[in-house]
Amino acid sequence: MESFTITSKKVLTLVLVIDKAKQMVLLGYKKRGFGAHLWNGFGGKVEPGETTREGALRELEEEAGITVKSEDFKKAGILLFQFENDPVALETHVYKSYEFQGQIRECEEMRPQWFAFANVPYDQMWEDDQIWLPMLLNGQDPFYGRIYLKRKPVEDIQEGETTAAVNTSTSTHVNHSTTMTGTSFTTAQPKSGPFAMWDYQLVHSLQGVPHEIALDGTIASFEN
Ligand SMILES: Nc1[nH]c(=O)nc2c1ncn2[C@H]1C[C@H](O)[C@@H](COP(=O)(O)OP(=O)(O)OP(=O)(O)O)O1
Repeated sequence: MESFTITSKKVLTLVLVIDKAKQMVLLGYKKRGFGAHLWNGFGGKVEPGETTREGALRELEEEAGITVKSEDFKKAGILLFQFENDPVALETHVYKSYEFQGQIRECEEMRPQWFAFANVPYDQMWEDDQIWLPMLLNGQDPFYGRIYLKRKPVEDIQEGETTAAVNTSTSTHVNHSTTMTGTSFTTAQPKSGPFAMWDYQLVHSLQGVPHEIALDGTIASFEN
């Protein structure tokens, strides 16, 4: 049986920069690391002593070369990513901005590119993005989403930039005592992502901005 019980969380950030006049969003093609070969917003782990806002601004600068003024930087919500049989959830704080300063540039980790709202490459993004990104682009934030993901069996993974397909005995996201036992898995990162969305709960247009999520998955506090 799959389990989605969590005992701890890692705090991450995700930033979407939007050109409202042109109806375009800036995404980055992730060249390595978690979610490699997928288009996504910019972000990563929050460092000790940093607020999520500071961490998000730092990652945006590191990964896309641009800065955003504090007053333009808005919290759009929180997404709690939970992985099957993995007790560590990813509490991802999502930010958006309609303004930015500086020159967009590629770095070792990310290749930035603008996409028209109508041409967002959802088939080359995390599967959950098609649920919540349209809401962010349509201004239906703040939101809170709980996303449940399962590792895909190899046969369900599309042809893509699969490199090093290996058995998951090294993966932290697979427990071989699951119903998937006996199937071969991969840690490679195909175009559509190595995880399938199993279920989700999402509330949008919230009155307040979520600040922290409790281990039972409820919103622990809202921002002042
Ligand atoms: N299901 C999901 N949907 C999504 O849209 N973004 C996700 C996601 N799961 C994780 N992310 C984002 C959150 C965060 O911005 C990023 C992963 O964080 P990191 O960039 O820190 O990972 P890395 O393994 O590359 O670590 P670093 O060594 O810190 O670069 O992926």
